[in-house]
Amino acid sequence: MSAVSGEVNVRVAVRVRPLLPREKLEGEESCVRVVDQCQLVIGRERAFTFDHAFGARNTQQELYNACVRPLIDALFEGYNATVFAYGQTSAGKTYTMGTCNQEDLLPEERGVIPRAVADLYATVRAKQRQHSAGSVAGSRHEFRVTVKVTYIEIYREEIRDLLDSDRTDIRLREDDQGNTILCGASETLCPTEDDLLACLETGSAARVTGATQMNEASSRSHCVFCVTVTQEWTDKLSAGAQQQLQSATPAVRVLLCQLIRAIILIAMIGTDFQPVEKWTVTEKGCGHSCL
Ligand SMILES: Nc1ncnc2c1ncn2[C@@H]1O[C@H](COP(=O)(O)OP(=O)(O)OP(=O)(O)O)[C@@H](O)[C@H]1O
Repeated sequence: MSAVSGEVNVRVAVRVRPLLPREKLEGEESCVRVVDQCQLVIGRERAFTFDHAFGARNTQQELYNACVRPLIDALFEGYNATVFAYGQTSAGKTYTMGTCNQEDLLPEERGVIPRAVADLYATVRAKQRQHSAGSVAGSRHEFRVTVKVTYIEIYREEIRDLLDSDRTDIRLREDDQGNTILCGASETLCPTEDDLLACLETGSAARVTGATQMNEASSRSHCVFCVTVTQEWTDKLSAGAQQQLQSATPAVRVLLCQLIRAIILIAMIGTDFQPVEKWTVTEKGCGHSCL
């Protein structure tokens, strides 16, 4: 997040969901209070401070605006971003991230991923308009954006491609610089917002679910929704600008035809009854590369 706030690379938000109707019927009461925008209190006096604290009344929009919206702008400046939801079963990860069935939801209930997708394509459209208006004096720049998505889940020791079930040999490897690389997963090209949302929907429907004592429709896997955005500027220079370019230094020439590649990685962690030490794939994939 350094691109956004200029302060820190990782920011942590906590969200307290409202009690569910079933919990209210069973007479449960909340023992957690959000006391201001950054702090919550458990019981009477155990206070914890976060970068953001959201209570039962805070909306999806408020959470998105505070935690995720700035990352979309940073993405177009060439930064990578990760949004990572973590919590016990029924804490509200699926709801917050927006990987549940979207048809059942009111528009204001849409989660982080559909909102991020909408903002991403709105930014692309705005940039394309700006570039087709020939905003750079003496030249016309052609601006091209490519959006691709990979959607996988990690269930027990296996990585499954949620967008192409025929792919079975998906592996996590480490390159010579220590980066974690996902090999063998499909990358789907998404020219439009609807294409990307369709991938979110089909992939989410293919996830492993089951019932836990606290959540009837519990996601039993960890999942990673990864959107890669490539921006390209191709120069269509006027004769005058071409002449200028000939005499420009190599550094300026590079600036006039640049390519920025950025990636937004939205990850979600579920919980399962497996002992933690058995989740080696998960530890490597999420613990090292996402945070
Ligand atoms: N902020 C919220 N406002 C209203 N309802 C919510 C909120 N957060 C979660 N819920 C509801 O709580 C229930 C459990 O949430 P959810 O399925 O997102 O949990 P989860 O953390 O993904 O659980 P699991 O790890 O078992 O998959 C769902 O019925 C969901 O609609």
